[in-house]
Amino acid sequence: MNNLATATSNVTLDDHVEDELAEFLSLEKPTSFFLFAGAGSGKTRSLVNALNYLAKTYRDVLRLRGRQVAVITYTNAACDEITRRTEYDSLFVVRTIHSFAWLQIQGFNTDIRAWLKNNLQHEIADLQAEEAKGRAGTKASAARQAQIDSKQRRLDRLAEIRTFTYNPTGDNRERHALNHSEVIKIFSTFLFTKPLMQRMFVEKFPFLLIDESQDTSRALIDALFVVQNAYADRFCLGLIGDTMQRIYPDGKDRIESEIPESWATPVKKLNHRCPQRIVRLINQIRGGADDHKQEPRDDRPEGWVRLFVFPIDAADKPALEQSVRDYMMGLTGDRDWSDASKCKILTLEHHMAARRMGFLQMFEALASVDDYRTGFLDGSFAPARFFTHYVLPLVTAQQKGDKFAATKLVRESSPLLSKENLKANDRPIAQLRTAQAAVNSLMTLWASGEPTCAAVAENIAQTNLFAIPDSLKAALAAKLATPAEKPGDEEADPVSDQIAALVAFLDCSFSEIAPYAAYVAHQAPFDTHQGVKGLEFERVMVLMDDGEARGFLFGYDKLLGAKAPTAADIKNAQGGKETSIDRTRRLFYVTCSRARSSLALVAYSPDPAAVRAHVIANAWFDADEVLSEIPNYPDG
Ligand SMILES: Nc1ncnc2c1ncn2[C@@H]1O[C@H](COP(=O)(O)OP(=O)(O)OP(=O)(O)O)[C@@H](O)[C@H]1O
Repeated sequence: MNNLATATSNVTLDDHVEDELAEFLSLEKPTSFFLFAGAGSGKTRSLVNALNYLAKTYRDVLRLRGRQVAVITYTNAACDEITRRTEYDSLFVVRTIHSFAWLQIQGFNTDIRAWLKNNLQHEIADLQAEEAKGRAGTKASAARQAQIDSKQRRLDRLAEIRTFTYNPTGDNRERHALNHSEVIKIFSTFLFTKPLMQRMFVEKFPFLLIDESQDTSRALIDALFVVQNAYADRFCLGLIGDTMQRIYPDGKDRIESEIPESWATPVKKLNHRCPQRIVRLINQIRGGADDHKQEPRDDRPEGWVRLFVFPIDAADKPALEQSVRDYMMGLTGDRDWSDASKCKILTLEHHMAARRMGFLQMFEALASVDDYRTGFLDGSFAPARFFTHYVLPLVTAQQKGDKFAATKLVRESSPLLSKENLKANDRPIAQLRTAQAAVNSLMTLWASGEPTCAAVAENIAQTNLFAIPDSLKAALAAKLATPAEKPGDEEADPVSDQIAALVAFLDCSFSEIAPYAAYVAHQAPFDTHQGVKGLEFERVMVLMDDGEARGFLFGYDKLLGAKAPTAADIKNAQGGKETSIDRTRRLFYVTCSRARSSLALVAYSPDPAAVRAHVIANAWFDADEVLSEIPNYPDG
């Protein structure tokens, strides 16, 4: 009986892929590849197996020539996991993209200086050209002048900088530091344009494996394609990914279709994580986008999915969601469903979290700008970090009377107490007093209620308590500038979308900073797809509320059939461009595929009946899996 079960089991379905990878990972005859691997297909295991294979086969030859195997992962957590599972083997360099890029360019100070000089000159020239075209005396002009000034200052000091620095997990606000996007741009440009750099790179790393390649910076992937093409016989580039799980705008759109013909494209078909029912659901979801279908492991249980569709204006949504969890407990017999802290509650987008937690205005200001969105949502956006990492901890310490914490923060972060400043001043005590006066001045803003972010930034700009990021300075300049006197000038020369977003951010109350900080630190009761990338949970609840999202970037009402696609959606789809339905489908796929046992989806819709009809007609759900009210479950 056992033998029969083993003989018919599909659990070894993908084992051949590991053998194929071993063939591609050849030092003598490398074959670059794109490993297509959907949700829960065991990418980490394949990656670790590939690394172990390389160590076993080539350790000595690689060592002899000081060569290593490189791996780029998306998160620090993934890096740690792979490093641990390969037992901290120094043959492997496992890094996130920023850390890896820096490792390659660090020390090339002359080249970095030349790149920065050229880049700053271009940026200044562009701003000057805009200024010449624009109108003098406008807010836009004030913002441009501020940007030109800070870029010019950086340009003037460039020659003095001997050694550039960078910290992949820090703020990089020192004069000699590069910022996050510069590091990726510099590395990509060097790889693209410097044959010597290409040669050195390939010599050092004959094998480079990239996990989550669908979300890896487009510029870097393009540069690596060039390197691979030039050194196809000496360099093996292995991309691992799933196009359906691309969730960041920086990733390469349709990476799968750009894979060169000479590459191998192995596919993993098995889903090790999800139960049968959930695999069928995610297959249906992705069916609208491509033809990849997964198979569930036949030793996995059936599992549960339920879709609850409630009216958009339902009263007391949190209570309704608790009754959904209670219902799921009755349905599945899993008592942990009734305890919210033991369920993974996900939202498809951040709008809902922002509204429920209290940072909606800040969210609407910043998340609407493409260039800002990723950084804003992962907490790395400099203007937001200025408030969350410097101002907020100081204000909180002051309000709690925690002098020690407040002093430590100012000592470590204030330019007023920087080494340079203290050295240049023969009376350090006076400098300390100046810093204390700056803190006192800041705190007076709370005397009459919560100040705006603008009031806080303006106060700090005057006292120099903390360094203000350049972009925020430019926005502050625009905000404080008196509007142009000549009628029509402001309309004819409006501020850029970026500056407008930052000005709207400055208009927010400072009280929005604390909930935002908690959210990006994952201290919220719910998480989003970004926060759960690569993770898995027993019971998953997905909340969808277009009313709260205001249809801004996503549209599950469209995905779920309650609303027709807009004319813009149809035009984009016809032009081969991404639509909000495509984006939503991917987020839906990522969130649903996190579940190991059971999945409850809760959608608030203007037309619950249409959603119900649509999802049943499209065979996403059976009729008895879609509920519009919560029945009394026998054991509920
Ligand atoms: N060959 C295997 N046999 C048994 N379990 C496996 C196998 N490969 C992976 N798993 C398990 O399946 C689950 C999913 O694996 P993993 O997290 O590596 O998937 P993934 O491909 O990274 O998924 P995703 O892209 O959805 O994050 C994990 O619990 C892992 O331990």
